[in-house]
Amino acid sequence: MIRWGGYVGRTSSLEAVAPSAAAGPVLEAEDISFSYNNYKVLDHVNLEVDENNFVVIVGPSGAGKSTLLRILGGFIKPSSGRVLLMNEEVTRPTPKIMMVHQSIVTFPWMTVLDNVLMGTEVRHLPKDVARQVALQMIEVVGLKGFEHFYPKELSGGMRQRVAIARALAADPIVLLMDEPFSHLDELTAESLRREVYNMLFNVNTPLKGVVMVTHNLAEAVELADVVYILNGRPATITGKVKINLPRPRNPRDPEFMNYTDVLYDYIAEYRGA
Ligand SMILES: Nc1ncnc2c1ncn2[C@@H]1O[C@H](COP(=O)(O)OP(=O)(O)OP(=O)(O)O)[C@@H](O)[C@H]1O
Repeated sequence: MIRWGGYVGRTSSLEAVAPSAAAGPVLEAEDISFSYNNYKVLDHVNLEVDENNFVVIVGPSGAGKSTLLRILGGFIKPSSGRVLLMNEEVTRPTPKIMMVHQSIVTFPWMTVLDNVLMGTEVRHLPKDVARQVALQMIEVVGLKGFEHFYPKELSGGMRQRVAIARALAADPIVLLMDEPFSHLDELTAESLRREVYNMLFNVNTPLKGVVMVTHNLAEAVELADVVYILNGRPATITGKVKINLPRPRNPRDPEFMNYTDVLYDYIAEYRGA
């Protein structure tokens, strides 16, 4: 069955969808261990992404965050343990789990519209429907009016929006983001961060969960419903922190700063050991 009617034609407002933990995890990592040859990077990692949750993984450089993200996406196989998407084991890459990388990947010879249309290809939609989906995702990421621009005519932040729109156009259940703001200047990153939650979780997108990797603790507190701390050598989950702050969040709010301190302590705990 072609799945497109689910969001084409719904309201175009960017009304956020409320997090819900009622339906059980959308994505689960069950006791994941992983070694590169004989070098053990991950040791018995468990995490869950509940429905409509934005999950962030933080940890020191080299802890294995990107490795874990690639395992969650089915891009590399764990040495032991498994990944479940809606209770089904993920054994290979699937369009139901899309990835947005830190290096901004757009095709320079294609317009914004053609870049985003690439995302619909896995769905084998009729041409006019694919175009409708692509135009809607372009609107969701705030690029309406730029459909016929080429990447070189856009700022870094706008190009990252194109990459997000292309990922969403594939109709994924889960979006994985590996440091998506790290190659942007701070002002651009700040404005994209401010918008990205409502961009991803709104009635026009099919998403049920997001997992983002970052080493920026303020970014984690700004965006996450739940933060997992990945730490140690080999690394495992050493903490899970629910961020109970209303959105939009203000980094100058004392409660916000308390959360960044809590995350910092989790990371420093290992350094001091
Ligand atoms: N293809 C590979 N082959 C061998 N070792 C690797 C490979 N990729 C990563 N590693 C090693 O695995 C460990 C975890 O790397 P990974 O990139 O997952 O960490 P990270 O937490 O994402 O780091 P950073 O925050 O610096 O991006 C590192 O020690 C790294 O050198």
